[in-house]
Amino acid sequence: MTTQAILDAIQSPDSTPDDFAALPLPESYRAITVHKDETEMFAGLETRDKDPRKSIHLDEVPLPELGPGEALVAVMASSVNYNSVWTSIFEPLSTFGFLERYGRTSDLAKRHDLPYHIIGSDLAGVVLRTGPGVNSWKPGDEVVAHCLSVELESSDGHNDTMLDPEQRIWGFETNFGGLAEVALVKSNQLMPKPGHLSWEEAAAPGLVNSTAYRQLVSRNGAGMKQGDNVLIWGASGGLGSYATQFALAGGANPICVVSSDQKADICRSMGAEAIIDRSAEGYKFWKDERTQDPKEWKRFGKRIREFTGGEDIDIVFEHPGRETFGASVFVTRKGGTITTCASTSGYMHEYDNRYLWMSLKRIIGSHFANYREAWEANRLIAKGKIHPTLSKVYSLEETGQAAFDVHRNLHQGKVGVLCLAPEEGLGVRDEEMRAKHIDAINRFRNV
Ligand SMILES: C/C=C/C(=O)SCCNC(=O)CCNC(=O)[C@H](O)C(C)(C)COP(=O)(O)OP(=O)(O)OC[C@H]1O[C@@H](n2cnc3c(N)ncnc32)[C@H](O)[C@@H]1OP(=O)(O)O
Ligand SMILES: NC(=O)C1=CN([C@@H]2O[C@H](COP(=O)(O)OP(=O)(O)OC[C@H]3O[C@@H](n4cnc5c(N)ncnc54)[C@H](OP(=O)(O)O)[C@@H]3O)[C@@H](O)[C@H]2O)C=CC1
Repeated sequence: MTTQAILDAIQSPDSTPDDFAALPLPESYRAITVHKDETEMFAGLETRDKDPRKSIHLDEVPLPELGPGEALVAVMASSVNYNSVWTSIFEPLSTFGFLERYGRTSDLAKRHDLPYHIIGSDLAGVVLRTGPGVNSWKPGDEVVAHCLSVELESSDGHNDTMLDPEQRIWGFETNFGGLAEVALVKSNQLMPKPGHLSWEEAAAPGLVNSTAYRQLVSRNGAGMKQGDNVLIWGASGGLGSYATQFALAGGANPICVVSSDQKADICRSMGAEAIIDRSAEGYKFWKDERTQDPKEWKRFGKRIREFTGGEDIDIVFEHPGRETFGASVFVTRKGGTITTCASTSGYMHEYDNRYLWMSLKRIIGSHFANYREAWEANRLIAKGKIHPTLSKVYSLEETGQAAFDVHRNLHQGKVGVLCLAPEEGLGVRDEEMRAKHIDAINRFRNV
């Protein structure tokens, strides 16, 4: 049995759930992996020089055993997230440590501790099989999957599933991720695929959209409200392109930071008016590796005030980290919020704490999204309130190049990967709704 028969079933309009349930499962499938015996391959190199094209492999791997509460999904398309870049350059640490630790937790979790790591934290596809105890999903269901994997055996996570002590990001801290022809997920990760989107469009928002939703909109994050001035770093990037949409849709006032004319144009086309080109304006928040330059924070803050009529920032949507954090804390208004989910440029942040405590500002750490937040974020996509920001689509074979583009900041919005889907544009079930939103859906394409 090969994955071709699965693809044929997915592409046939006559296939029924029984047909999918009767499909024999393949013994193996193609998957994007990194290898445990290569974790030292970039030792001594600068982060920038670690090349994902060298560490990312396309391998034939055996199908994992299906456990209780789980689903095997035929993956039509996936997307590249920055966590896969981190995995592929083995920074800040090798993800094999996560797999070993998970493997020690139970006999079933041992499956994840392998000498290869199948990566990827997004998917759009079709359910092939469900494990014991799964009743809400069945073979043939068209789905997307969010990347929150939790055990929920401790009460710590019962109010907010992100607080589960066994919280993991699927395809980063677990194995059998989405950059593959088949993926293994917990069934609670599954959500309905928005019918107006193609497979690759539906696979694009998941991780970043859910993260931006919690970080900016949810009460667990910044709890953005109408009229808030929201400073968005990387406003046309993966996270930023959704944060910008949430700010605009929620009646806030995004101040978008980007690094080129082209990216400024994309933000403008989303409806943003206040755009700062950090390259053109040449901000240098660090004089040297150890010393920041408060004069540059002030120059940046003055520029923001020009856009806001003199107001300062209510919420900073932070993720660049070390390079920008001092400026982010400075430009936040009295009582305002800096919400951070990452440290792309370095995780040892420095800021002047006098500006934090004297002005009663708050720093909020945010990470992915809980079950409910991920569901709500996907619902907004399904209702056409928020749109995918897919710019370019690669084949599974080209995933290394796709990850290289993201690592080197050569991309716009989100980069997609076709897994089983033989071409782009397949899987649309609601043409009428698609037609209504087609310009927004295509906004990032081929720019
Ligand atoms: C959705 C997409 C998301 C993204 O893209 S995010 C960006 C990508 N992700 C990352 O870059 C994050 C990668 N992860 C990490 O870097 C690491 O994952 C962490 C730094 C977050 C944690 O490091 P660790 O080594 O896993 O944990 P420890 O807490 O540093 O070490 C564990 C040991 O430290 C002990 N410990 C923990 N807290 C305390 C405490 N408060 N007092 C004393 N000891 C403590 C534990 O018990 C344990 O000990 P024992 O090793 O002996 O078992
Ligand atoms: N904790 C969580 O749940 C999540 C964390 N992340 C993390 O967030 C980070 C960003 O992810 P994502 O948005 O998908 O990545 P992208 O690369 O798609 O976008 C990030 C954007 O940030 C801007 N940027 C990069 N470096 C700097 C810098 N030094 N100073 C200012 N701006 C910078 C760039 O935009 P420009 O050049 O136009 O300014 C870039 O396009 C990653 O580290 C990722 O691992 C992502 C998702 C979830």
